[in-house]
Amino acid sequence: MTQNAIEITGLRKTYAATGKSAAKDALKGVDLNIKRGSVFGLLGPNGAGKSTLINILAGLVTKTEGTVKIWGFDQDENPRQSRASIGIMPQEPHLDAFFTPRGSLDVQAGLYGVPKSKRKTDEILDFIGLTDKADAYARSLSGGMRRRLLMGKALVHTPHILVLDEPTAGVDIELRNMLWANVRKLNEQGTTIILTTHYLEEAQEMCDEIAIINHGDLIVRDTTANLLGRLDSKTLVVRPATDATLPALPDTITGQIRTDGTLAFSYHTAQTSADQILDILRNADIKIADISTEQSDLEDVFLALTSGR
Ligand SMILES: Nc1ncnc2c1ncn2[C@@H]1O[C@H](COP(=O)(O)OP(=O)(O)OP(=O)(O)O)[C@@H](O)[C@H]1O
Repeated sequence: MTQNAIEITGLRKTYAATGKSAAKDALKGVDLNIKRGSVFGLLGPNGAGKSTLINILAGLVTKTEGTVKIWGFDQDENPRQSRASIGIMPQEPHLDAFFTPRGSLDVQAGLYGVPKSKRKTDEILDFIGLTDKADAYARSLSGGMRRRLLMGKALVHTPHILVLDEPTAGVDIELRNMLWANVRKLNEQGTTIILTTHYLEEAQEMCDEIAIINHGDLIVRDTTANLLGRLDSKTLVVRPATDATLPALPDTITGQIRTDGTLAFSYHTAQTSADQILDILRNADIKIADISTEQSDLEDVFLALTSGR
């Protein structure tokens, strides 16, 4: 039995031309395996093809070419089992205004063929913090409550894999924390999580592996730790004891005086050590009042990989 939650091979999607726009290759042959039990981040600039990929997993968009296996089930050969293995929390809250959260969860469970005796409606309502609102009409729910209900709906059939498409776009900090706490709990219980987010800090914090898509191509896939290591650039920030100018620097070090008077030195750890910079400062007679380092973050990696492509 495969150890992968998702296996995607040669996935292509071309949206047909319409009267106004030309045909669009949204995915240009993507190969991607996602391990069981991971929290996987799918990143990319606007229009990169992330939603297309997620909608193909969800069975909402028909692929043009390629194979998709979900929990080992080929989407074309075993559509029922592959659909049963995955739950999707979509970006937009499309909720029927006249359903209550309890009603919505029941209808969704019905759609997935979950027998009444196996439904976990109360447990899910508690998990998403909507027990109090269980019987209120959806139209009376706040935006945050609707998002939580979307998460609940994605869980009615206890899927092995939960996909969250931009779950925290435009939500307040309290809701964001709650959603992430829920994601962590589900992952601890064994659910594989796949998410897209525009917040790179969030991806850095939540995901153990990351893939970056750009213009329909998968340009990188690695562990978050390796991705962060890729740039291997560091910045040493020195607050001089008295006003100081930049000392002469070798080509391998870039220096900058920041507006707060600190001196920032960027370098690649493979070429330069912090010690070398401190020696340069000592030789230039610059006394140090304080010192700190800044590591590159996912944002730097992302920009380095996607800019100019
Ligand atoms: N139904 C559609 N018909 C035609 N073109 C489409 C359709 N859906 C998406 N596209 C195009 O396919 C490309 C990929 O879009 P997609 O929505 O997958 O990107 P994305 O990475 O999810 O972007 P965002 O972060 O903005 O949601 C874009 O150029 C988009 O305009």
